[in-house]
Amino acid sequence: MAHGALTSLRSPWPVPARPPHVVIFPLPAQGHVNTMLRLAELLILRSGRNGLCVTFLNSEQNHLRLLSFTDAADRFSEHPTFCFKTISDGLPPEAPLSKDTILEMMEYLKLTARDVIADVIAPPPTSSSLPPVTCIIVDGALSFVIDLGEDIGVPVFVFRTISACGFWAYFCMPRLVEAGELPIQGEDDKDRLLTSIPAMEGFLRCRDLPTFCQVTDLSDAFFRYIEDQTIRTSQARGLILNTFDALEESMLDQIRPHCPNLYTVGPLNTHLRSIQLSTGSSPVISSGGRSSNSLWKEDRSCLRWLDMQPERSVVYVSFGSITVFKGKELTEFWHGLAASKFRFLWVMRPGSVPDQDEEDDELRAVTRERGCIVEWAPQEEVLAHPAIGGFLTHSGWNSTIESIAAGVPMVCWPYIAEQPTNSRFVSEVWKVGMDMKGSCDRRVIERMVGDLMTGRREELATTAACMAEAAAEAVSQGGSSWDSMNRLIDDIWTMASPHKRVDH
Ligand SMILES: O=c1ccn([C@@H]2O[C@H](COP(=O)(O)OP(=O)(O)O[C@H]3O[C@H](CO)[C@@H](O)[C@H](O)[C@H]3O)[C@@H](O)[C@H]2O)c(=O)[nH]1
Repeated sequence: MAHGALTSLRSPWPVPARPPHVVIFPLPAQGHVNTMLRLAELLILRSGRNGLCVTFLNSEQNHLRLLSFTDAADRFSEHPTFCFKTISDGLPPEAPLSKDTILEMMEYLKLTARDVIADVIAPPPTSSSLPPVTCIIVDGALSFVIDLGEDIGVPVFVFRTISACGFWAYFCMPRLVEAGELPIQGEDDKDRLLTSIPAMEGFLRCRDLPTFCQVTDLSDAFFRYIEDQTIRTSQARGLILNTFDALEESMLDQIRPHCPNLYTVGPLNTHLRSIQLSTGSSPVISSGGRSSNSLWKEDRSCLRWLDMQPERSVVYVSFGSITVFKGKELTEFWHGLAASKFRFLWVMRPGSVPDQDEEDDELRAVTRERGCIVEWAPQEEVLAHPAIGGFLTHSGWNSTIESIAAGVPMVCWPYIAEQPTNSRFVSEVWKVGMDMKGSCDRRVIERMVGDLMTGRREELATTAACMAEAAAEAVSQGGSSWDSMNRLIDDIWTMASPHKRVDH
């Protein structure tokens, strides 16, 4: 590690007799593991050299994939105060994640979490270099850990990997039920405007709610699970969000009375990168590369392909780690992109696409001419590439905030979870893109991609550039996310050595 560089990082926290030890417990899924690893690394780097320790709970399967496909092993070995601990996620090897398997995994973790936590907080053997556990930062999808923390006297912070608008929509589920706005009455009811989610009145329709809320039956297992886990957040020591104040101020104002200890530390990717650059924290970063927490092998050949394309000429197409195309959806996207006449870089994750059909030959010819298809891309680097002009996305929160941070406008085709809420905010509130919602029709795709790349190009690009600037400001020294991270580290430090609180 470049210690010389590290000493230049401001680290106002004193070296306590027993430095803080934070256990980080993500839901074992790509969009959760990568962002919570970023948080872990940021906590260590932002704390400077004063020894904050992190134990990261990683599922056995994800751990193998992370070590096989990324620089994580080298990168984290640079941090002597970081360690991985592997746990079981209860799923068969290689089981694809879907609504059903995620629920199964969450229920399994609910049953086993007590033993996992007991094991990790057990007093370390004298030979261990790790101090006792100070607090747990748990994924908001596993908020039941708050109760375990209370039982054993360890404070628990909740980290939600979703947007503040998505969180607030989930948080208002009981209000929606009480007001009779849920359940919805079927497909015909989806354009109804909702009135009982404060700060979203007037533009949020039933179809913009998280998919788990768009139920016709309130006894739906996922609906019940999410409602329960979200409400518990208020009992946590604090709520950490991967967003920034300037982006979601009105939502944060709504959340704060329910979760007063609110830490907005995003965009985590840019926040981490700026610290990595200033500390020269790993050989990959020092040589100009980017760190990766991918659970699939990144195909870097697409960067060479992008190098050969004109500036802002390529649509980046990626639907995240869970989306699976149904019926003719893939063909519609392909036809829409082909008809748009724009160049495209498309991530087709293994397992996300149906069997090839008879139209493939024609579409593959178009792809050879002006497309590039990979199974998994180095997304952060792709979004930062000058050849990218727009992003056709499923509106997963990581993709959305990464795109905002990179100043890339979007066309959104939300698929699951809080993605419909994110996409509504992209189009109606932040005005950095368009929302396809539900429709998967080649003509709509052709038209929206055309608007993205030409028709509305300048208007969207100007707004997106302003957003990216605000994001960069938030994570720079003295910015809102920078200060929030200071406050979080300070609060953790105080827990570890309550009599040594420092003002800075
Ligand atoms: O080729 C690719 C495609 C994706 N990514 C990365 O994978 C992550 C994907 O995360 P996200 O965009 O959030 O999509 P999902 O993994 O599908 O997201 C799940 O988790 C998110 C965070 O909780 C939720 O917002 C989504 O609704 C939920 O589906 C991002 O960091 C991307 O940069 C790559 O590195 N390469």
